[in-house]
Amino acid sequence: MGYKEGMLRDGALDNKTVIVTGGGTGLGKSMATYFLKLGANVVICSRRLEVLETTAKELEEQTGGQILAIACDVRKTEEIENVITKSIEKFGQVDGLVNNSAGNFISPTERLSYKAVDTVVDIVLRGTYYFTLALGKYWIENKIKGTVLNISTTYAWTGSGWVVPSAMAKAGVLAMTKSLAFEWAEHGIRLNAIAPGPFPTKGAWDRLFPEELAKKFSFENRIPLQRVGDHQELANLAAYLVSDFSAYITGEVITLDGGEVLSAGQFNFLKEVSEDQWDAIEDQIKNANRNSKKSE
Ligand SMILES: CCCCCCC/C=C/C(=O)SCCNC(=O)CCNC(=O)[C@H](O)C(C)(C)COP(=O)(O)OP(=O)(O)OC[C@H]1O[C@@H](n2cnc3c(N)ncnc32)[C@H](O)[C@@H]1OP(=O)(O)O
Ligand SMILES: NC(=O)C1=CN([C@@H]2O[C@H](COP(=O)(O)OP(=O)(O)OC[C@H]3O[C@@H](n4cnc5c(N)ncnc54)[C@H](OP(=O)(O)O)[C@@H]3O)[C@@H](O)[C@H]2O)C=CC1
Repeated sequence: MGYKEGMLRDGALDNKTVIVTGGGTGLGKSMATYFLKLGANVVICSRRLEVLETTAKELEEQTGGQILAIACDVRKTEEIENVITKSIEKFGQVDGLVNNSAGNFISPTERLSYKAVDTVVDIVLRGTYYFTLALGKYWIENKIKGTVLNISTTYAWTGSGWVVPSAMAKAGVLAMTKSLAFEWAEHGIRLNAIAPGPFPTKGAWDRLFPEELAKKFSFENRIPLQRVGDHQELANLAAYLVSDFSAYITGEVITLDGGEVLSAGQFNFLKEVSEDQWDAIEDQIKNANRNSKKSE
């Protein structure tokens, strides 16, 4: 048993229908695959219908599960409502939503046009609150105890230069997660989030880690656990959070990043100190302790 394997028992998502935005590619596709393996019906939606349909066919063959692909730009409320209507028509009801769609790219902020900032913020923040609001209304009206999982980032907490629109939007998503988790708890609706560290995907690597950077930089050296994430690790946590096994967890944000975000620790530079240097440092500190006792 290892981190590349599925964690939940067979049938853990039986009788659930989960919408995964951006489910045609990358991490969304990996989560959709695992949800199908666990018995869920899955709806994937994003802008490119051909990509979604290719993924749907592949996953149907691979898992034997039921999957529906629908074109939807998450910035457009009528397209979101169409996804919800079609999902209910096919599967009877919707139980879960994974807000996974995103737009992002690295750039010095002063190089961005207003439209560039709007584009990222609208996909990430507006798309997430539009979809959540539409499903929340449906769940409350129909007394369904739905669950939302938002895919955030670690820099939603810390902030980060060169991805400022994404950081602003993902921070807003976290504020929504916690605020609505409290407000909608009385309806049995749960909202949680995952803050992933680096998980290789074409979408992220093309826009955030292009070859020019990759030549000069290694994640293995930067991450305390010395590797990038495996998609199954994220899919395991996501499946748990949308399943009833996590029924008592709401408003939580779980970081899954091999310790990358901890690099801000003030004394972490001591990683560079050798054993000989530690011997000398220990002597110096103990000397200082003795001296301070003498002068008391
Ligand atoms: C490697 C480490 C990983 C750590 C992970 C960190 C956290 C990861 C978070 C993620 O979100 S990864 C997901 C990445 N995936 C995607 O972004 C997929 C979808 N993205 C896109 O489709 C595009 O990248 C997009 C730009 C976000 C949207 O594309 P769209 O076709 O809708 O817009 P455009 O018309 O092309 O552009 C809009 C606007 O933005 C300007 N722009 C685009 N790219 C750049 C750039 N590189 N630099 C500066 N400006 C850019 C573009 O010029 C347009 O503005 P105007 O010129 O019209 O004013
Ligand atoms: N990979 C990583 O290391 C990390 C990823 N994340 C997060 O994980 C999630 C998935 O990213 P990842 O799999 O890496 O990247 P991808 O680029 O593969 O996924 C992004 C998805 O968003 C969809 N999308 C973009 N714009 C829209 C829109 N307007 N409406 C609907 N869907 C849209 C895209 O599909 P289409 O183009 O068809 O619309 C695509 O499927 C994102 O939320 C990202 O922020 C967070 C931290 C780290």
